[in-house]
Amino acid sequence: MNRTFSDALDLRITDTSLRDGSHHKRHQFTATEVRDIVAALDGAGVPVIEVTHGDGLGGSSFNYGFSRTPEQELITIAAETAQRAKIAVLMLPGVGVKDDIVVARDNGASVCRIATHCTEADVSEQHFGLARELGLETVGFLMMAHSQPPEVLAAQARIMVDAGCQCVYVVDSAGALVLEQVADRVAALVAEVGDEAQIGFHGHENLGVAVANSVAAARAGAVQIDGSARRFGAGAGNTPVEAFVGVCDKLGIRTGIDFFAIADAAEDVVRPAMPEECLLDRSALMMGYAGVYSSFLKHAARQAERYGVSEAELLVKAGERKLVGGQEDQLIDIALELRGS
Ligand SMILES: CC[C@H](O)CC(=O)C(=O)O
Ligand SMILES: [Mn+2]
Repeated sequence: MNRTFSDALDLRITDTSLRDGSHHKRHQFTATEVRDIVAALDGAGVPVIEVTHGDGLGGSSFNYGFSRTPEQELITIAAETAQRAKIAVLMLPGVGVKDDIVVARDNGASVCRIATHCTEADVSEQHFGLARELGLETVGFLMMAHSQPPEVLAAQARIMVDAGCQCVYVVDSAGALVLEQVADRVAALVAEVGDEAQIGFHGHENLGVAVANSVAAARAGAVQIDGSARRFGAGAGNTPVEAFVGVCDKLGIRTGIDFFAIADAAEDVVRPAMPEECLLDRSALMMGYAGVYSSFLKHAARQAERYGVSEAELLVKAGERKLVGGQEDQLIDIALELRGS
């Protein structure tokens, strides 16, 4: 197994509350919130903190929602605040452009995470090349990983690794995977690229099993795991970092994060920045069950209210259509269909 980045630890955890949580907060982070959250996470020993618009670099737009504070400003603040943690950014080719990566690097980001739908890894090739040229550590995100079998994901991981990706993530964007389904996917990636790259797992809580899924991923060979303090993420939120660290402590898995400090950070610093808790309510549950992109939740809530239809039904229909990121506008279509007009 390739352990280039985390020799002293069993797992390297990336906290994504300042990126995935951006969906839940409708991209309204302030500079002060980012400074305080980075300081608290860094103080607790979180090794990597992701800071970007929820939809990645360049996401601030009419389609995805405008950021309150420009993301590059937030990246700069995060990099200036962190004493030990690396600052990561996410980019979806097409939403962001290559220049955004250059600017993020200049502003202090050192990990570049490039996300594609899990059958479209080829669109990331030039971005991995650029990120490596810039001296950035690279991570690839195979999103909506529930929608494809292990062997398809493994072939896509191979494309990313050949392009310069140093760690490929199985990304359970919809929170639709359960236990062995995670392990089988991680194991397939380990078999395909494990000699050259690390494997990671990014979970969502829509079926209530994100911590268990993350343990299953680690047992299958994943060495990088994502989570968010207080689950601050899209849908029902991400794997709660504080709970996952506690579980790892009990299992003897070393994360380097202080359980008591991360519990305090989640409660005292992250929770006050959240508009409300990330709930495992009916809509989130439907997303996990139907396999809908977690970041559709807020868009679905808006369209359900606007067109007077059931949010849960809207999400189930979105699952039937197998919508992917970028197709948020189709929720309007479905809402009109449900309304019968
Ligand atoms: C829109 C990007 C997306 O939020 C990335 C991610 O975290 C996921 O697919 O779960
Ligand atoms: Mn996510």
